[in-house]
Amino acid sequence: MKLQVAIDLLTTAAALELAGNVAEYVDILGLGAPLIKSEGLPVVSAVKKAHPDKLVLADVQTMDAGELEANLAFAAGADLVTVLGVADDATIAGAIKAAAECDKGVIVDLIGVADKVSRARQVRALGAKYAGMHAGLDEQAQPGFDLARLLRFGEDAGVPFSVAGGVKLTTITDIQQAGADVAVVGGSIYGATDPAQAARKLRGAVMWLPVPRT
Ligand SMILES: O=C(CO)[C@H](O)[C@H](O)COP(=O)(O)O
Repeated sequence: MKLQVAIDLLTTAAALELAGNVAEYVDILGLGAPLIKSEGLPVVSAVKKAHPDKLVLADVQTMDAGELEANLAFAAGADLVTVLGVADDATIAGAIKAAAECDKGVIVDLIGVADKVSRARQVRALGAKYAGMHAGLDEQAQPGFDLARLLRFGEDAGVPFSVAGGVKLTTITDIQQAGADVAVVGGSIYGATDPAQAARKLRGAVMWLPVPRT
């Protein structure tokens, strides 16, 4: 399972500092929608330039004009982009076409999708690299939020999937055992007193877990 840090900070300087501190422990540097809205796509170029050996994900959460937006992010240096699962199939297919032309990838983020299992299968058939089982910050804050439910959707879908939504050291075992391909961790790393140590512990937990169920 790959480990992705979600850099939901607001300045390029802060993003570069965090990436510099945690890159050795993660596989994917994810640049959050708030960061890209604040700094624009040059933040993608800056992080990729500083970490050419890492996968850089532009979490642009595209909702329309999939091919155009994906091409913009790829041209800036992104290896992966996100498109929303609630978008039209044509939007998702457009982003996937752009990715295929430059050997990059699209994650379809299923935030806000009611039937995540069916949609995950549909977007995989369209060519998505992963289906993103994602509970957003607002959903996490609601009473009764249940990460286990999100994991069951991933297991039931039977397609490659990532998991995002308040992932932390105490839940990363469950995520790996559910068979996720990527665990996305935001606040538990960037909000930690020592982000490098938090990332190192998460990396250690992932390394030492048993192989996921088949
Ligand atoms: O996409 C996001 C919010 O929409 C976050 O990046 C994602 O939820 C991971 O962050 P956290 O671990 O803090 O939930």
